[in-house]
Amino acid sequence: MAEPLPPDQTIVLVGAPGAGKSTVGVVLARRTGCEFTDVDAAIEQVAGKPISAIFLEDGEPAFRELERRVTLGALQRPGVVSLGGGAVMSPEIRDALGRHTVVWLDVSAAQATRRVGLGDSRPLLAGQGIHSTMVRLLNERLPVYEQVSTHRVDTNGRRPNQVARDVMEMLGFPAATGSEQPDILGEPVEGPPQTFPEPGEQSR
Ligand SMILES: Nc1ncnc2c1ncn2[C@@H]1O[C@H](COP(=O)(O)OP(=O)(O)O)[C@@H](O)[C@H]1O
Ligand SMILES: O=C(O)C1=C[C@@H](OP(=O)(O)O)[C@@H](O)[C@H](O)C1
Ligand SMILES: [Mg+2]
Repeated sequence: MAEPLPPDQTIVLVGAPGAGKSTVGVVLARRTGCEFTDVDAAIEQVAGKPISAIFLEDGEPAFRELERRVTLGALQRPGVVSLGGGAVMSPEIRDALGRHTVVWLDVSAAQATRRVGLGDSRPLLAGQGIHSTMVRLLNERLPVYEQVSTHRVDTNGRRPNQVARDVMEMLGFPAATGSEQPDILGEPVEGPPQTFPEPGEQSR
């Protein structure tokens, strides 16, 4: 494990669905030895049902209100906090982010679309045209991710462990020594940083 996170620090991960916020957040928390909060998981706990059911049964406005409350609560605790992709559209959440280290995990629409695939766990992307929905979401949100973040890490073609390493390096944590845990997606992580080919990628 690298240097522990200072006890009062909160590192917040923002970015599009499929950027890897939930996946990388787990690795970062493990490596910095701090608490991890995935706000989507916390929302599901509070609601007692999956996010897809909240959207379906209660509607998006009810989800956003719950998201606002749970996110503002999570931002008061130290550790690594992974937000939902749309949380930054709330002015109150943007305001709260102003007090923290906010890392934007950047991803192209093409790669995000491939990563989230056809699963039904992201209701905003369900139905037809996942890629065009992703392009629209990114068009709306990229300026906001840029505005709220203190740091940006390009995740395109990078494995989650590499992204976590990039984040830690950027935040000034000492480089990890010794052998690392296996890659969270099951890939070996030894050796120099490499790019992870995600074929067909041309542009955002
Ligand atoms: N850097 C990456 N490279 C390839 N696949 C990734 C990467 N980061 C995450 N994934 C995969 O993409 C999907 C979405 O990741 P997730 O962490 O849930 O993203 P987010 O929380 O930002 O929506 C998961 O299946 C995850 O395993
Ligand atoms: O982009 C969005 O508006 C959403 C992203 C999801 O989180 P991830 O970004 O972790 O997929 C989840 O909060 C919800 O489905 C809405
Ligand atoms: Mg997530």
